[in-house]
Amino acid sequence: MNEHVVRLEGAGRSFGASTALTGVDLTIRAGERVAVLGASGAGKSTLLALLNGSLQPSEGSVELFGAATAGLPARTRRGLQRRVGTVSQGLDLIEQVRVLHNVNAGRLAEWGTPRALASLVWPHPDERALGALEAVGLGWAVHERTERLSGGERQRVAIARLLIQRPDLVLADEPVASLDPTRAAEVLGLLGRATDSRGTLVVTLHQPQLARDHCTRAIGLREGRLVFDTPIADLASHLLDELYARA
Ligand SMILES: Nc1ncnc2c1ncn2[C@@H]1O[C@H](COP(=O)(O)OP(=O)(O)OP(=O)(O)O)[C@@H](O)[C@H]1O
Repeated sequence: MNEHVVRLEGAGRSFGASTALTGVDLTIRAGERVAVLGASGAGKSTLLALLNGSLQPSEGSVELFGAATAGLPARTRRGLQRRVGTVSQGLDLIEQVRVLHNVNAGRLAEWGTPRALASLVWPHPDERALGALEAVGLGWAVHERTERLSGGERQRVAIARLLIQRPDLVLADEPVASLDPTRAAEVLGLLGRATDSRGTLVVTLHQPQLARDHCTRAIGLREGRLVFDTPIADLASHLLDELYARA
């Protein structure tokens, strides 16, 4: 349980003259479920992009599974990224294809190109794909076109894609922003299942209560800086008041 999944030292990222994140020191160990809290524009998505290696830090260092993400050969970096499953705000689903194809996209790294292409021509839902869809309550939708599903159902397709990938680290950027409270709790429960006991979850949230119900630790970002890092039991309301207070 003590393996460092993520380690940031003085990490930050600027875009031109604008600083999205700066001076972040953060270590996340296997099995932790970390809620990232902060007002809009605080740097939450930028932090997740540094964590999955899709953005490089412009200051400090970011290590994933013990290897710095900067300066790695592309192949090694892809190898690390295979261990990371991301649900982005836009979900990154291909709308025009069947649900099955979007779920199987979670296996592309495992399959390689020839098998992935074959599966596009001869879609065959095997037990793993069906199991992942049934786990999110969408067994019936395996052959539906993705664009015909509701927003909440599409969100669950993205989670089935994670379940099939079996990543060691799940990063979810506001996965429940557009959902009602019951669905939100359900989706966070599913994300918990995508990260089994050896897995690790980092999730950005706007509702602190969901963090209390589903996470083991909370970090707060304000104007690009880490302003608290606390076990979930110690997430006091004054920390939240300061986090969301207007400057
Ligand atoms: N690619 C980019 N180019 C320029 N500025 C960017 C870029 N990405 C983020 N920023 C800026 O960095 C800051 C932090 O953005 P970020 O998206 O990380 O915030 P956030 O906390 O995720 O916000 P939200 O809750 O609204 O999604 C913002 O001021 C944003 O405008």
